[in-house]
Amino acid sequence: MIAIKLTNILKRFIHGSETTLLFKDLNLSVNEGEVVVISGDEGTGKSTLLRMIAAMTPPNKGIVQVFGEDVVTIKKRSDWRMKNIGYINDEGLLMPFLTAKQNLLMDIKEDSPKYIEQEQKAINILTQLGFSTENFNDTIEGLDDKHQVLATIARILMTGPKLILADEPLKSLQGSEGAGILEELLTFAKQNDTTVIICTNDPAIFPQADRHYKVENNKLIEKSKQEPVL
Ligand SMILES: Nc1ncnc2c1ncn2[C@@H]1O[C@H](COP(=O)(O)OP(=O)(O)OP(=O)(O)O)[C@@H](O)[C@H]1O
Repeated sequence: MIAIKLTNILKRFIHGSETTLLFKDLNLSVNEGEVVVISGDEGTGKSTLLRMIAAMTPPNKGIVQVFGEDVVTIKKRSDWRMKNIGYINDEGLLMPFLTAKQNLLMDIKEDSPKYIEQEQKAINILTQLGFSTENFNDTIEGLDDKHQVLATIARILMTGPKLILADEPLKSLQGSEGAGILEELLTFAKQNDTTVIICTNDPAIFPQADRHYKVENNKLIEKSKQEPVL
């Protein structure tokens, strides 16, 4: 089944008399369970592409479908995003005033018979990702960039969204720690048939994807997964 379908997308931003054209006649189809990496020069629109898929900015023309649904018709978009998308980005989609642990347990009531078991699961995931008891009880807005990304990844491992959108996921997770966490996330995605779209220019990530595209001339051009230099 097709998870993401972008058809004849035109996307531009207008600032006063200037127009920034990002995409023209862009098409993309991603199957459920596929991992796709998107690279491209600075400012070519990679983040905007993810934001269109997440129903955070509409295309000027064309159709964005996520799991068969035209995203412009989605009501209660933040609820839809919370339910379906694990979005790793700078803004973060977790509730900033809740703790990392509360963000993981948001969908389960404290008086539910499953709460204790789920709470233990949340603690295990956070601990495994390197959270100390102190910082899993800190609010998200009080965490550093690295722990904010880790908290988002923890929520993904906890709730298993159908789609993961990752915008430069290793920006604040350097070296072997970042590589290990990404590998864990992709293994989890493969086991759960989760669709993943990663925007990155890190060539070490390309071979881990099923397909690699680069934004060129306002479109997505398929590239080799071993593409050495951008
Ligand atoms: N909401 C917006 N309003 C106006 N212009 C915008 C908006 N969002 C993005 N842009 C412009 O669109 C262009 C592409 O931005 P975007 O962040 O999508 O690119 P990118 O490929 O992710 O870049 P980078 O690699 O620097 O993160 C930039 O010139 C940016 O200034």
